[in-house]
Amino acid sequence: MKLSTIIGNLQPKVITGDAEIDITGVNIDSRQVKPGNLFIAVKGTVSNGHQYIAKAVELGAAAVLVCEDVEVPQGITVVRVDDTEDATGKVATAFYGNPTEHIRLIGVTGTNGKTTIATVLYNMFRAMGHKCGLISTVCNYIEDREVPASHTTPDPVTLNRLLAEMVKEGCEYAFMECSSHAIQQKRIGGLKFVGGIFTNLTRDHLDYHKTFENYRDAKKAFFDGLDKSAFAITNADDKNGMIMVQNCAAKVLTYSTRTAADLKGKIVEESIEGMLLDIDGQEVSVRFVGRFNVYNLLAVYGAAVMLGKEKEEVLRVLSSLHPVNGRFEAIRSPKGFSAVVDYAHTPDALVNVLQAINDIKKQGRVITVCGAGGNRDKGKRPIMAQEAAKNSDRVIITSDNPRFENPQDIINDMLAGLDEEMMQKTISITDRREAIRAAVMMAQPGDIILVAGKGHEPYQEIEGVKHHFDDHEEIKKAFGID
Ligand SMILES: CC(=O)N[C@H]1[C@@H](OP(=O)(O)OP(=O)(O)OC[C@H]2O[C@@H](n3ccc(=O)[nH]c3=O)[C@H](O)[C@@H]2O)O[C@H](CO)[C@@H](O)[C@@H]1O[C@H](C)C(=O)N[C@@H](C)C(=O)N[C@H](CCC(=O)O)C(=O)O
Ligand SMILES: Nc1ncnc2c1ncn2[C@@H]1O[C@H](COP(=O)(O)OP(=O)(O)OP(=O)(O)O)[C@@H](O)[C@H]1O
Repeated sequence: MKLSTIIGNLQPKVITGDAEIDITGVNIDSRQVKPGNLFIAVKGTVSNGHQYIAKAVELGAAAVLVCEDVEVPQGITVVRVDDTEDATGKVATAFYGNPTEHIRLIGVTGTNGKTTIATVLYNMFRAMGHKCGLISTVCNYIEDREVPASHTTPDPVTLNRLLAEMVKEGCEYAFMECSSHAIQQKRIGGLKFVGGIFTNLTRDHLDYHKTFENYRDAKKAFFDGLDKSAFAITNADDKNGMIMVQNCAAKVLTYSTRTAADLKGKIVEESIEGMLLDIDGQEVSVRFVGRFNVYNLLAVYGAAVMLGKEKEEVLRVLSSLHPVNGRFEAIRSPKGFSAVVDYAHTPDALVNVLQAINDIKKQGRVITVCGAGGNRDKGKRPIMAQEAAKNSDRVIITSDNPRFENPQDIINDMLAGLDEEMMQKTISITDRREAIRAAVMMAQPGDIILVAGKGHEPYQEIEGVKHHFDDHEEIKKAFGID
């Protein structure tokens, strides 16, 4: 494709050199550059892409896109814009043939529930006979082809390439998670969304955003970017739900379990196997558990209806769907107790999942195994331990991706949040395998063990290496049902 076509929608820009050269690909990482590529120099949080231009040219870059005064070897076309971070999405989408002109893209944002909602929508629309794509933390899918995910929301080049592949495969819909990092870093720039969904907003990622207001504003920017042909579905029960859609051009639909809203839902009955729900005045039984999933399913229902589906069909398909990998997955022990694997790794998610467990528990105790990630928001550590202790009968604090931190230091940060009474029901076991085994040894018929934090992740990340570790496997081994 001609460079002039790829940069056609960038304004203002200054071009030095030949803009009619053919470009073989666009790249933001010098290490990945191939001959004939356009290398985009982005100022990052760790380093500055402008310092890698020589490397990119050495590997064959034919042109560079910059936003700073830099030395560029002779014969290389230079395009200068005000902000390369902003330009990357526009360039990537132009290079990949504007994929969102050909596929209906729906974005989901919020602290918790993004993976669940995006995945359930993907499963639902496939069950309705549509070809679909999914971009999510767990994995990306083009129909049923897996494309491993390194990010919740990939960088603009990877993202547009994925969407273009979906278009090529004939996908009609793409459901994607939009993380606050991605919105802030304009990874979704240049994409056209037909709809957006807001789940909820609680403390998270303050290591990156610094303040809760910055975090909220990043999420809101997604809704500010929707146009009037799109829909915006928001959670009226969340403090920030209506703020998200303030001044939003899109058609707004609200959902709630307790206040006036366009879509209402409530639990009629629930067990560890599922719930009977009242959604929009109609009863439907689902295999999902927990009050938080009522919100997720209301958002899914609202989106499907906004996308033109009949309400009856949506509810029928909803009742046939299975929970998402690592999200409230129950495993039964032959000895009469159960374990739940859940990805809850924020204080709020932990409270929600523990409330759901306490709601369905008929007798017995709740035993929680949880930790907190290394090199991430330290402020949430004591709060997570407190919430675990407040909502459980026994707690085992353990490791959860210590990364480059000493696991015992993280555990100590968590234990520091506990008062004497909470300490009495809490022990710490650094080795996660041993922690799970200890919980199973403690369990008696009727008890529910929550193993929180890792969900679908099949690894423990220690000093930059991901070692295989799967909570499901460890629970089954300890249950003797391996
Ligand atoms: C903090 C953060 O979000 N960082 C992201 C950011 O990297 P950065 O700004 O640090 O980049 P950098 O290392 O300073 O490099 C600057 C530029 O130079 C380029 N470079 C760098 C080195 C080199 O040799 N050559 C080269 O060209 C880089 O490609 C980049 O364009 O831009 C990169 C390209 O898009 C991302 O890969 C990277 O994600 C890092 C790896 C990351 O871990 N991000 C996490 C926190 C994240 O984004 N998480 C959210 C989900 C959060 C959640 O909900 O749990 C996500 O969407 O995944
Ligand atoms: N609507 C919700 N409200 C609160 N908690 C939720 C909600 N949905 C899911 N959770 C909890 O949060 C955990 C993560 O859910 P999910 O993966 O769907 O969220 P996410 O937004 O994709 O998270 P992440 O960005 O960290 O991957 C679940 O395991 C569950 O404990």
